[in-house]
Amino acid sequence: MEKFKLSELLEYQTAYTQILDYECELETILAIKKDENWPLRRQMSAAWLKGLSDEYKINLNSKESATKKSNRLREEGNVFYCSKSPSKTENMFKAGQQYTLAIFAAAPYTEALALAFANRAMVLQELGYYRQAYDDCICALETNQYPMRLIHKIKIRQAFCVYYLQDAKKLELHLTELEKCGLNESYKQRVDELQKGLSSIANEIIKETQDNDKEDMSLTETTELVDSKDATRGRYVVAKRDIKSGEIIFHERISAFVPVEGTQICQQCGSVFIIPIPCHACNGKVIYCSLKCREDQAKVHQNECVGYCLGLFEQIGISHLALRILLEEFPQISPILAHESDIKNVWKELTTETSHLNTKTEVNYVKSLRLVSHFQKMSLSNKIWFAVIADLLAVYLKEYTPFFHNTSKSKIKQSDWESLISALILRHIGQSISNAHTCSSIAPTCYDIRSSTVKYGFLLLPNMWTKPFHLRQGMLHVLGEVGEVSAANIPYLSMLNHACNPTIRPRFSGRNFSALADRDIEEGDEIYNCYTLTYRNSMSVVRRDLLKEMYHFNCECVHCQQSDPDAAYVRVFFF
Ligand SMILES: C[S@@+](CC[C@H](N)C(=O)[O-])C[C@H]1O[C@@H](n2cnc3c(N)ncnc32)[C@H](O)[C@@H]1O
Repeated sequence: MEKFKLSELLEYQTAYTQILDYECELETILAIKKDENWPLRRQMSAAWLKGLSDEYKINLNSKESATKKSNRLREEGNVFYCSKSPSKTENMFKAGQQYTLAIFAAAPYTEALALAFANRAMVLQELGYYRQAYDDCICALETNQYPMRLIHKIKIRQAFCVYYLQDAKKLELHLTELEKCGLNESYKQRVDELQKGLSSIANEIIKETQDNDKEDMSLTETTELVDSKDATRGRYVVAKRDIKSGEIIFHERISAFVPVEGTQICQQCGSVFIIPIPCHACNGKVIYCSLKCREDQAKVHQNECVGYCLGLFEQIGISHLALRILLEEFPQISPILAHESDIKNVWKELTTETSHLNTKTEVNYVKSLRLVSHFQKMSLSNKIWFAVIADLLAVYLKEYTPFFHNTSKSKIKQSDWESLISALILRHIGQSISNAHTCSSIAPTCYDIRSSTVKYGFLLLPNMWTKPFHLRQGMLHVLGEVGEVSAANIPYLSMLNHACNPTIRPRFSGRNFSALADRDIEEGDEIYNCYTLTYRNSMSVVRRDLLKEMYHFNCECVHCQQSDPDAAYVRVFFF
């Protein structure tokens, strides 16, 4: 089949699909499936995906060439590791970078990969990144190709790392393993030292506290949600008490996010400052900052890994976030749906505000399902366009992932499941258009966060550190560049209406969002976000058009109602 772009496929499918204009996503999906030419168009979607898959297989590097490249990069790392000039620490960072590149280059389950991880662990341990070094040892071992003759080396490394991490339980375990290894005198001495160390560690597991483990501050501690009953203005958020400027109004965990194309961030916690652990099954297109994050994201990634290999997500824009919302959150409710057999009832349950499910506020997915969408206001051709993408993603999930494996046990027919899932993706697409947020992060100046040249991760940039975690004096300014790193679903933040002079200052930290008060707020005041540019950096006419086009309302905020709403902008930018 001739190779064609996704946009061409969508154009063709949209032009040849004729349906009535429906207000609801499920009806739209069911209508396009009733069309007599539908089976043929479905085949086209499946063939298009197969084309991507065939192309991927053709371009796949051979195991031999991957091993050759990885070994070469590791040897380059070894040269830095052994060299003492100009500075040992700097060479250590450079070795760490080369070993990371060797990890990315290696094929899965090979000795080259095992050695690349083991060598990086050695450098990370010396640099003081003990948690990361420990993870690398596990990565080396899980290849099942780490040479048995070197096993004592990696075991002692693990033992030293957990000693520095003050984890008595793990240290005990590794010391027992080492006893069985038949060690020479020098290793025996090291084990003795560690045995002594063991008795000095408090007998508790010290949990590394990460910013991302922070408890969610109750969203409704300082604010409450009000329903204006006005179809456009909808729900909004007000202060429940006086809030001081700079105070945190609320914290919220980002429910789902996708990195902006090419951005090197952990796909689970959103951290930028990491030493990456790549997923080898998708050639390192997805990275994590730790094995814990890899494990926590596994259920989502098993349904995306092939899509990353095929380059599918690069082509579907905001629909990737819609798919991610579904993959992250739908499993929370699938057991609740087990007793249902009619998808129209299921749909009602999922989308009606007064349904039984919607009262379960402890189920996070409910918050996403309740987000506003202007699907009804989309043109019919846009509805069909997005419906075709949603259906294509259902085909992808069915043909290339285990997503539908569990659904076979329910009372809903398999074909109905597909329609339901397409309809949910379609709903999340509409919601993401009106609610998605772009998250930003600080990154070192001069290093493009989207560039593969920093594949080895910011923590291995030598010129920032004197030693790990000690920022070199006078280097704070190099951390001065803020860039957009991901598109995210943040349901409570999405309840805030827009004003061109917003009340909140957003702060992103990995997967945590905090809304800070930009000025003193009085009890009962509405709390506003800004969806576009603020009055300080744009003309009102520009904002008005954007808000109308994207969010379907006319801005009548306090600032825009002033006699000269552009005075501040003109003052700053023209004089
Ligand atoms: C992100 S949602 C905000 C929460 C929304 N009010 C709700 O009920 O879910 C964006 C939508 O809220 C409405 N909206 C937001 N700010 C508004 C404003 N200043 N005036 C009128 N409607 C507004 C528009 O319908 C817009 O598309």
